[in-house]
Amino acid sequence: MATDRDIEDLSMLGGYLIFSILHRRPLPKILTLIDAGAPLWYQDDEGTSPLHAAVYVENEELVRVLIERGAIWNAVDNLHNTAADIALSMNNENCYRLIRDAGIRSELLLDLISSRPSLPAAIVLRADDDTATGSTEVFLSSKLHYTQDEHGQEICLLREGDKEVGVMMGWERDISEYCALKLLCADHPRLNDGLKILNVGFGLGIIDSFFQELPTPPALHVIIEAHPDVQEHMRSQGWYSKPNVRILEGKWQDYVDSLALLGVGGFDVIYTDTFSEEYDELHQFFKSLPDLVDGSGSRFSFFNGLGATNVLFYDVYTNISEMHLNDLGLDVTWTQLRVAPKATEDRWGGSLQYFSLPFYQLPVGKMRLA
Ligand SMILES: C[S@@+](CC[C@H](N)C(=O)[O-])C[C@H]1O[C@@H](n2cnc3c(N)ncnc32)[C@H](O)[C@@H]1O
Repeated sequence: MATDRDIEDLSMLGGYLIFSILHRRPLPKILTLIDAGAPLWYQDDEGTSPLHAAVYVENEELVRVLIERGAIWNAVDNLHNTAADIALSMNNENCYRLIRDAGIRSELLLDLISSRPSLPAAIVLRADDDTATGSTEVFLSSKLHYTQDEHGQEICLLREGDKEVGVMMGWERDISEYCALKLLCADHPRLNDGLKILNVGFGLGIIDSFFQELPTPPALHVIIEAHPDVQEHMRSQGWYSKPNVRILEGKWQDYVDSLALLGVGGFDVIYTDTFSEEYDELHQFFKSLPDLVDGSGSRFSFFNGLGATNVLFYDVYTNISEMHLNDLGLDVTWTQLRVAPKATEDRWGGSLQYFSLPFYQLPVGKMRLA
């Protein structure tokens, strides 16, 4: 067990490493310090890590070496900036890419490890989150309420402690409209026959309403919704009696391998936007796509909101999801939409801000021709 003295020594070495990097000491000297045990995970009083320091002095070679030696790609300083954020602010694309790619590798590795039940759980460095925003079970037993934002748009909120968290907010309407009407359906080869559509997560029913407004209404419109309060809302809005709409109550995990879904044949369009699920779950959903689609021509999209409070994290998830979809036989195109609020707009109304980037990367995956 480390003694106070050990920790003092490590802190001193870590501090000296950061000092040496910021003072542009030659690489062999820096390497000697690392070999002597100077910790790459050390962060000084301002939260600066050796990786942040290497970016500050724009030493691309050192950034590469630190990453190879195990520097932490996603450590944030006291202002919540990762080393990659610093690189972006300095317009240093090479340093940014080195760190972003380290993030992608590390997340892919974690994903691989967590998919191998034979490996000890302790290896998986994911914290358990037992709040309603991090655990589906807690979310599903939490009370939701539907209300209106300052523009009179319907929103769905969840109370968590003394905070309000938006489950679905009105600002996503434009994204949903563009995604559903323009990218997923407008030029779909089977549009005039009536599409077979699967949507996971009803929320406010924004995207489902756009699907219902197609010039030829869907031949089949399946909605999987897990939360009882949302199901109640859907009932009060008449969704259970709409023609060709089939509502599956429960989690998508309960249905992906079931006859209720696989028995209706392949879908032309699939969309998913859930809540309180991490990338692991989204990846699991991706894996079920080949069984759910109607072969080539089918289209898939998802609400791309993971990591959306930080450019680096958003970039990492966007890249990983593209790689995983490619592996499953889908080609992905990305449409960048500007989503920054107007200066006078209060988009969140005091609720927790879960998307703070000015751009949204909208994915559309198309099954590759066999
Ligand atoms: C962000 S909202 C979806 C908003 C929707 N796209 C719209 O246009 O209004 C997320 C929805 O997914 C539901 N949900 C969360 N986890 C789920 C799961 N595992 N299976 C099915 N639905 C889930 C939530 O209850 C919520 O209604």
